[in-house]
Amino acid sequence: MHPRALLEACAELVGLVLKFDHPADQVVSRYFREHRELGPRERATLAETVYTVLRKKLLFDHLSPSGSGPKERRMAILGFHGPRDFLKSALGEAEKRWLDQCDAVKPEDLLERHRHNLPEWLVAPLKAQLGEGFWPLVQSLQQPAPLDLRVNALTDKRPDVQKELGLAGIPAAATPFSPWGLRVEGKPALAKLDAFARGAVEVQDEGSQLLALLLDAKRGEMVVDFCAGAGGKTLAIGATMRSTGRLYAFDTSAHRLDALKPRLARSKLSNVHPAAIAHERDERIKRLAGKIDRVLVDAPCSGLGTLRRNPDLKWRQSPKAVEELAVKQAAILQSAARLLKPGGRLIYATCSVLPEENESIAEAFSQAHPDFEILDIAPLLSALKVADAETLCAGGEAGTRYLRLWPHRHATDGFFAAAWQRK
Ligand SMILES: C[S@@+](CC[C@H](N)C(=O)[O-])C[C@H]1O[C@@H](n2cnc3c(N)ncnc32)[C@H](O)[C@@H]1O
Repeated sequence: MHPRALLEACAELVGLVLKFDHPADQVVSRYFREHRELGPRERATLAETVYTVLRKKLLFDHLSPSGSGPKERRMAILGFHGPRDFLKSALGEAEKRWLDQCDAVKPEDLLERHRHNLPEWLVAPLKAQLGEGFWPLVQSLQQPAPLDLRVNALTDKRPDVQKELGLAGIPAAATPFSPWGLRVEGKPALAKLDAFARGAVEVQDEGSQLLALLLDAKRGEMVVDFCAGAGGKTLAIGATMRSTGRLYAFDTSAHRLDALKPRLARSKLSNVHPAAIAHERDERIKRLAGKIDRVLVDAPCSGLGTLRRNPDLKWRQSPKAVEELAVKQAAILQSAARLLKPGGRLIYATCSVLPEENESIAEAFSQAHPDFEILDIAPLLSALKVADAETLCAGGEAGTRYLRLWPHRHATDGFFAAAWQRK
């Protein structure tokens, strides 16, 4: 594709994404479906350009007014993913001069907001939690997330799959914390791999793997994945149960559960029972009350721990949306807890970095439910042979630690988890 046409396409896609009427990944996928003529390299340029614009939106909003032409073109030029000389061959003389001026701006001459590129309402809670760690977090949010795979523990061993991927020209390293994880370099086409087709691997962030591990579901148990979605964690849990017992995958979205079906077929699991529920107080939940050994509540959340993958979320979320989510999260946790039998384990998890969706929900639940004993996450993870478990945790009430994963510290998405045992 000619550089000029590619830049035009980037500008068009940037314009569509910046409407913020749909999630960026959906807008990008739709654009690709409607433009079948685009090759893999062009798609990569388009996607990375759009994501860079989303990641650095405040900076680009600040730099773009000094340029000329449509705003989406100026934003696409600033975020263009590719060699500078390739980009410049698509630009007019005035645009080239403007780009040089923008490139010459020194970070130390910029306002703080143009360096962190975060909405103000997010800055205060992040600084309060991280202190000096705020800027390393900002740095990590400007990078794409690594590609992590989870090896299916039911069918395969991690070193074997690692070797197999290496032979297929895909170098992969064992993840430091999850016993099932492989971190792959670049973005190889996985769908064509035999390991993927036969269900030996699934794409899953190492942090998500740790949440499933934390549930520690055993052979023959009755287990509920309350907010199963497309079943990322369901599949990992089913494998720890060695495909025995009963694993219910509940979700209010039948559409999301549908996406679990092909993954389930590949996984070779036969213990998973997906079921769409109307809401968290559904009849089905009432019937199972007091009968379940382990419940995972992977709650609907703001997703603000996943900004490396979904940078549009920082512009699409709002304090009001977070407030509404917190009400929902508390209601789901309370209903899900009724499922547990005495001695059973409850895990509440989010991919948010905001205390309102995390510690606040966990602490309110603990206070209202004296029959649930909060568990310290660090020894649970150590018992599961996770290395350096303390470094993955942060203090909660009375010294009890929660799981607290951060992109800049653990190279995972931002995750939270609390664990309780029903007395
Ligand atoms: C964080 S996502 C789950 C991701 C999934 N566990 C995975 O690993 O791929 C949260 C899910 O909660 C579901 N959800 C929303 N409200 C719910 C409710 N009241 N009861 C059960 N699930 C709900 C959403 O449809 C969404 O799929």
